[in-house]
Amino acid sequence: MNVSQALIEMKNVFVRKEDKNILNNINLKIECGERVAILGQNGSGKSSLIKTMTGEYRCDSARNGNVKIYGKELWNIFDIRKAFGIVSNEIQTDFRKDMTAEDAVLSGFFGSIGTNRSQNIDDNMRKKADSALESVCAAQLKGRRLKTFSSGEMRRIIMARALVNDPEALILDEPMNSLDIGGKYLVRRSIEGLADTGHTLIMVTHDPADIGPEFKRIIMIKDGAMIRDGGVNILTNENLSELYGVSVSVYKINERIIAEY
Ligand SMILES: Nc1ncnc2c1ncn2[C@@H]1O[C@H](COP(=O)(O)OP(=O)(O)OP(=O)(O)O)[C@@H](O)[C@H]1O
Repeated sequence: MNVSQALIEMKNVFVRKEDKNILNNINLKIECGERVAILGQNGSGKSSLIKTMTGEYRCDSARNGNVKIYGKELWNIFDIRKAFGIVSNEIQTDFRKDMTAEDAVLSGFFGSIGTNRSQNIDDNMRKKADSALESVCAAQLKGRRLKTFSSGEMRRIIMARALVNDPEALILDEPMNSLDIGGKYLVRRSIEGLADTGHTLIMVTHDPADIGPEFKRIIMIKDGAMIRDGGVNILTNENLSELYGVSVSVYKINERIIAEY
């Protein structure tokens, strides 16, 4: 891998599903170490953008589009695991509730949902799983079964699972979704901690309040297209009204932007 290249570069990316363009001419470069929030309303194409970055969705080659990771257009599953750790609700809901947090985290080494006997789990992997759990303040949850967890605890287990391969970037798809205030607080602290340790962060959200001060770049996406790309200063009444299609007013509390209609 050539780490002097951008982590991800997308050029002329169109993605079609069921005769509909769900991504429209995405041109985007994300460098290692950036913290980027991708903001848009429900159905705007945020998750599709992530799935295209990580190879789950392919761009329309007829449009000469391409997605490069570290400057390479062709990559395999191991390149992807080294580049990205993914935290999403889709992954979270796939887990069997009777497995332990440790097994859920260890399964990140294999890209599987839980572990099985044919997988060789060594002491080094267990140590890495322990430190991943520590980095999201969840070391004490290691031996507990998933069915005993709140949504916020479960979200942090999935974050630890995403960290075990030491990925360059953590991709967080709606990490605050369905969490109560306490759960949001702990997930936010974990995200801040990951930013402090230098991880590249790419977070998808529909709510500007989720965007902490560690996110220096914001990309607004609407109808599958990027409509703005800039610093926190782009979170204005005008831009957010255009993004959500209703009149929006923004105000600030503790460095967070709250948007209300
Ligand atoms: N595999 C697919 N097949 C058909 N349509 C799809 C597929 N994936 C996404 N879409 C459509 O693309 C559009 C964007 O979906 P996407 O999930 O990317 O939006 P989103 O911004 O992440 O939404 P949300 O905030 O609700 O999760 C939606 O209209 C969705 O139905």
